[in-house]
Amino acid sequence: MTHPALSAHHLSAGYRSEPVLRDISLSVARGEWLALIGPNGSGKSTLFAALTGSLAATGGHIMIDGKPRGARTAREQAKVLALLPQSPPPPAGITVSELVMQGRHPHRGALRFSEAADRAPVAEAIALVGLAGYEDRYVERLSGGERQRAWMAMTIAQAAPIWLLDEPTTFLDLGHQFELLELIHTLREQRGLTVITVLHDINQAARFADRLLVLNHGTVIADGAPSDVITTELLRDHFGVEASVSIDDVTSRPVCAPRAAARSQ
Ligand SMILES: Nc1ncnc2c1ncn2[C@@H]1O[C@H](COP(=O)(O)OP(=O)(O)OP(=O)(O)O)[C@@H](O)[C@H]1O
Repeated sequence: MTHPALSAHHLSAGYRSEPVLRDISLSVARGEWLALIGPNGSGKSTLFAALTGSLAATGGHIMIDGKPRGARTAREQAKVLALLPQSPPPPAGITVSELVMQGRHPHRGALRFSEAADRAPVAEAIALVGLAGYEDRYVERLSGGERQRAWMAMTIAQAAPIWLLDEPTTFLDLGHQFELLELIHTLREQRGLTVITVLHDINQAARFADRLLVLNHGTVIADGAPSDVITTELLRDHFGVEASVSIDDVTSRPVCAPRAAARSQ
C-alpha cells in the first residue's frame, strides 16, 4: 500500500498560549491537488507553518512522504517539500537568477562544482514562469506580479515532489493567475507532484483542485470534492456572503456568484 504524500493526525498548534489549530486531520494522496480555503484568520497559513515545522505543533503528528515530520534534516526535507510562503519579503541586492538558484540549495554538494549542473533547471524554471530575459534584473525592482513569478520559479527549481503554495496568485493579474494555475496543473501531471495551495478565490480553487479543505476557527469544516463542498450554505455560514452556486458548462466545476455580504443573525 502506498502511503500518502502528506498527512496530519489530530494536529493542534498555535502561538504562545493562543491555540489556533484544533484537532486537524488531513491526508493528501500522491499526485493530488488539495486547496485550503477559509476566511481570513481561519488558520490556513498557520497550518502550513505547522506542516513544514516552522511552527511547533502542540499536539498530534505529521507524516511527510512516509516519515514523521522532523525525522529529516532541513536539507533533506527541502528535497521532498517546497514551501512558497504568503508574500515573502523582497530580497535586496539579488537578481532573478540568483534568487531562483537559491531553490537549488538542497541539491548542492559541499563543493560549488554543481552550480553548472543547476543552471539548466534554473533557466527552465525562469522560462516556465515567463521571466526569460529578466535573469539579471534585481528582484526588488520587479513589479509585484513579476516578483511573485520569480518566487514561483524558485519553488519550481527546488524540484521537490510536494508543494505547499500559500496564495501563489497574489499580485498577479487575472491572466497571469490562470497561467500560473495552469502551469501548476501541467507540472503536477508531468512530474507527479502533490500540490497543496491556499487560494482565496473560491472559483479558482474549485476549478483547479481535486479536493477542497475548508478551515474556519482552526478546525476542518468540510473536506471533499469541489461540487460537494461549495454550497450556498457554506458560503453564507463560513465566508459571510450570499451567493448562488452553479456548475460551469465547460469545466463541470462549481462556480459561485457572490451577491451581497450575509447579514448576521
Ligand atoms: N505570529 C503570530 N502570532 C500570534 N498570532 C498569530 C500569528 N500569526 C497568525 N496569528 C493568528 O492566528 C490566526 C490564524 O492566522 P493565519 O495567518 O493562519 O490565518 P489565515 O487563514 O492564513 O488568514 P488569511 O486568509 O488572512 O491569510 C489569526 O487569528 C492570527 O491573528
